[in-house]
Amino acid sequence: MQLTTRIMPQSKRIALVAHDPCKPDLLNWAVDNQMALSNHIIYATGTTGNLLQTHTRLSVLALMSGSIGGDQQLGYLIASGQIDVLIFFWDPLSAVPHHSDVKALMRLATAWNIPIASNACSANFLIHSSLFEQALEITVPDGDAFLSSRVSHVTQHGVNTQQLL
Ligand SMILES: O=C(CO)COP(=O)(O)O
Repeated sequence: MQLTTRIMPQSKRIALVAHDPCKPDLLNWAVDNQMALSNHIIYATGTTGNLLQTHTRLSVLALMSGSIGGDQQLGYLIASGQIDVLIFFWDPLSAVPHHSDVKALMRLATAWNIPIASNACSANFLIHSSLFEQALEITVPDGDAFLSSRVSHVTQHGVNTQQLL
């Protein structure tokens, strides 16, 4: 895949998400790191975001609840370069009905080369990294080049575009 770069700003756009059994852990982590988080822009899925608004002094942009679209809203924001860090405390011990949305969110975060933390320890490593407080250039997929190469591949490999009309 062809790649390009984008600048991750000094003030990061951070997505905070937690499955229900992990919400207390995420809330405790957010309270412990409130000072550091307040320098950044916080997004969250709906329930997680409302709990963060109640239990911290952080300003939080709460999206839809994860299971009815919030995970996918975050996926869109990641793919459009509007989220820089994903902190997602997902539950390794129980299945959720919206597993496909969770998988898609993790997949897009990986594809778009943003850091992901899945528990308090990895979130601590992330937030205490010197990179966290500085602007940096990251490599990302080149969406326009990807689309052009897909169109020419499909055209060259015998798809009868007349049938598509
Ligand atoms: O389900 C979630 C992530 O998959 C989280 O959504 P809520 O924050 O609305 O509970």
